[in-house]
Amino acid sequence: MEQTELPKPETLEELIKTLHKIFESDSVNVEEVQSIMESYESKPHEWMKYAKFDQYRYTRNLVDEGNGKFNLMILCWGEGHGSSIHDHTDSHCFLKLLQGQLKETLFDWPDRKLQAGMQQKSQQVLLENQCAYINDSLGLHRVENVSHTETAVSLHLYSPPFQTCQTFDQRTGHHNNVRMTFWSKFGERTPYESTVSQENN
Ligand SMILES: N[C@@H](CS(=O)O)C(=O)O
Ligand SMILES: [Fe+2]
Repeated sequence: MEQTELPKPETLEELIKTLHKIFESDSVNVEEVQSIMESYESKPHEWMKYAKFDQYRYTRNLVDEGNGKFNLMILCWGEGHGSSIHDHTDSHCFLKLLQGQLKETLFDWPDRKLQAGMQQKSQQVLLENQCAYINDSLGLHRVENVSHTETAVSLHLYSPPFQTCQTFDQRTGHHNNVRMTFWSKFGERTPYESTVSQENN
């Protein structure tokens, strides 16, 4: 079916409204979501209230629950922070840079029989405003802020939303199931009890 062109979102709020519209439909057009997310030009004052950093690891900050269809969140990466190799629990994952740069390394799923280490498949550096996409059929990834002097902030959309993922040991290919939690929700710091086991980093 022919798709009508969506206007470029001028603000984060407009982007969120457009995403709600797109996800009303049952079938997601990956290129459309990627291009709409890329077309939003990051303005720090619009997302500042969600950008909460931790000294030791990257934080996940919930921005919008997408009417149950998707989760939109802002991830804050301190200098040298990175995720472990992980999957995305059969969801779509869109990752847009709001500030700084992130290095994304792709891996194939490990072969259960081989019990061998995991070789990296490709690498790319994501620049401000770029939007990358991954799902489990494309493979696994690790994301890192390799800068020693700059922080990074990224906007992630996951559809459908998920709360657990698998992380992988690069040397053995062994995996663990981990629960993913939010450092803050809608700009408010999450109470301590629900943040104790954020282990994907
Ligand atoms: N998928 C990771 C972030 S990233 O490394 O893509 C998460 O949601 O925590
Ligand atoms: Fe990821």
